[in-house]
Amino acid sequence: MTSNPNPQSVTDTTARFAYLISQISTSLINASPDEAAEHIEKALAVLGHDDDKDRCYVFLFSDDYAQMSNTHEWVRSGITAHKEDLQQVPADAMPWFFAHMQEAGRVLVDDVHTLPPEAGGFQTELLREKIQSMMAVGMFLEGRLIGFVGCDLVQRQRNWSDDDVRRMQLIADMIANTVARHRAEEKLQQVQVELRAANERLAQLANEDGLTGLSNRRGLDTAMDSELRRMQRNRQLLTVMMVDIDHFKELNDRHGHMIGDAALRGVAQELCHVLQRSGEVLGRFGGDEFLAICPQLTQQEAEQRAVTLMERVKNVNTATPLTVSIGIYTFIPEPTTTPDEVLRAVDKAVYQAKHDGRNRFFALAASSPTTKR
Ligand SMILES: Nc1nc2c(ncn2[C@@H]2O[C@H](COP(=O)(O)OP(=O)(O)OP(=O)(O)O)[C@@H](O)[C@H]2O)c(=O)[nH]1
Repeated sequence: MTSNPNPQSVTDTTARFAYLISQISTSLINASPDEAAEHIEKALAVLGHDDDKDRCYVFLFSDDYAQMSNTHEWVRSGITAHKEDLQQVPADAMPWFFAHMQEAGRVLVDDVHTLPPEAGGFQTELLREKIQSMMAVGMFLEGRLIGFVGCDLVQRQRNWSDDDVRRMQLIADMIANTVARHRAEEKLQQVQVELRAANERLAQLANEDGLTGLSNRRGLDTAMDSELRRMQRNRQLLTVMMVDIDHFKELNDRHGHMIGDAALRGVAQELCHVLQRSGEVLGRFGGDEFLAICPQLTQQEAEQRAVTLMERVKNVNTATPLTVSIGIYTFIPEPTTTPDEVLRAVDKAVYQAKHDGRNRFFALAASSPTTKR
């Protein structure tokens, strides 16, 4: 304990400390998470300048107390900094210090040479840093020790008083509150990022067909609306193709729904190979029907793609060889063209391909003669 100061110096010390605390708390309260490190180090500097400490620091323990790291440090000019070499310090290196912090929530060293023999590793570290006296007080978060704030005296020795400890504890509490606030804010930000990703995924799932991973009817409707408007504005060609598996009911009835599902997935995969170029939207329209919305694709190009698709579908690995019938409708949308009209036209083209014997395409153009194969 230090000797009792005279009344005048008590007033001076109290006033000085009150000023110090107000400086530190203002700085910490105003700190945003990005500025936290800077403000905690500023607080340590204020603490260090008060009655000439040589080094002030914050350490945080790992959750299992197996190690600790120096996260913030202030050093007086001419004093060696040690933050870099005090990262992930294992508890095994100084068990006495770790045990004392956990049990008493503080470690006070008036004179490094009077430490007990059990404090061997800790004493070696203090001597390495040329420390004569040091004090560390715990930072607690919801009653749990998360780290400590401490200070070293290198150039002189000091017997710490109860007042010294109380003051340091006040500052440790303020820094712990700042750490807690920033951890909560970081967690909140992380939750927000995860929520955003989950919402995006949900929106994606709402437009996705669960079996094939292609767009579902809802996704197709949205794409049809926007492509109709876009192509109408640009006065450009839009081709819509409907692909329908032939005799799919028979495949289901004879070989079961699992084989039917595998066939749907296989056809979807081939459709992706042949039809899904940049800007094209491909989806499962329903049952065994698929729809492709292809901006700026000419009828001739669409017919070539239909031929390729029919060839590839034959190789889809199912119990019986698959074939498809394809309807093609190519047109430049008018301001009055509706999605229903387009779907009716392409449906008519598929119907014609089925009627003509299946395993073929039928192309319908708004302003040119129809072709078939
Ligand atoms: N395995 C499976 N079958 C489905 C699914 N959705 C619809 N179906 C079946 O698809 C079949 C479609 O049959 P139809 O519309 O008669 O067509 P089809 O037998 O291919 O006849 P055509 O088109 O005239 O050649 C029905 O038996 C439906 O039960 C699905 O998700 N999985």
